[in-house]
Amino acid sequence: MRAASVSSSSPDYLPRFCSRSGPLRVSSEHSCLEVKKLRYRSPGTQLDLLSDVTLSLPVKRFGLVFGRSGSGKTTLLQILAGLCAPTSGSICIQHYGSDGSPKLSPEILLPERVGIVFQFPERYFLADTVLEEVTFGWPRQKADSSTREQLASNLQYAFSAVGLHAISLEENPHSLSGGFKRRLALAVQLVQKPALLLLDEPLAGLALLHEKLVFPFCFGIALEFVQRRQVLELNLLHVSDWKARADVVKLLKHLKKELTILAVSHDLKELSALVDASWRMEMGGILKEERLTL
Ligand SMILES: Nc1ncnc2c1ncn2[C@@H]1O[C@H](COP(=O)(O)OP(=O)(O)OP(=O)(O)O)[C@@H](O)[C@H]1O
Repeated sequence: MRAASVSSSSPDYLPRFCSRSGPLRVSSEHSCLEVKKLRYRSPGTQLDLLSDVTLSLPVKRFGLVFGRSGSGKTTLLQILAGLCAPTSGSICIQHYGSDGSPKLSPEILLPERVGIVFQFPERYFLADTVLEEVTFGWPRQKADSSTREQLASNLQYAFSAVGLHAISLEENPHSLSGGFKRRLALAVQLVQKPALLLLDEPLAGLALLHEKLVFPFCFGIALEFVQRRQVLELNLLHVSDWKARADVVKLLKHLKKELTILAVSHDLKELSALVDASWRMEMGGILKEERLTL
């Protein structure tokens, strides 16, 4: 069951957040993603992969979960996305009034309102064109005109939100640069207008190049240009991927104005400027609120 035993009168529902710069300010009336006592034990085992995970993230904020490999971060995202059912616990959106008390009952967050971008999302591209990739899950039957208009408007919204409008819809997704593949993967989720966007290692696989290395790197390219022309193209692709890391961070900063985002990442330094709330996942799926100290 996705939601179990939710009590809106519980004092635990009063918001308490911290960020890099101290307590997180939220406007008097606000809503939060509330994850309460989420437990997950994979079927047929006696081992809890998530142990009473509880977190609150105000809407249109960026939350970050970090921690050691194998601690349960991806498992948490999979459960929030509805890919597997929790053993117990609840995932809701709670609205708060200006006095800070919960307004109405919490709203269960259904999986169809959650988007997830997996690690290395380009590996899961299925279509031969950008348009087919973005519309892959859409109804195949003839939709009525209002549905068609809605889908077209969602498509426009997604493409403009991720800055893909300059790309031809006929382009093969696999021929895009690393950064544009990430944009496309985000657009695939944004067309659904999710209430919550989950990102698993959003910068993974995009080449990391330190500024100090740029000069020797460019010198290397020039040298190779003299030796072998086609190697140049390969190296220029890496340069564009390096820029892509910064571009993806910039894009996420833009997206969080409109979206509630929860990311799992090891790239704490690069994402730190975006982070409003953060948690460390300890081995055994134990989540603890912790400020980033960089
Ligand atoms: N379907 C499954 N059945 C049993 N155990 C699983 C299953 N999926 C993951 N695990 C185990 O659950 C634990 C948490 O895995 P998870 O992938 O969530 O960790 P993680 O923190 O995301 O790691 P990483 O940073 O390496 O991605 C690991 O010990 C893993 O081996």
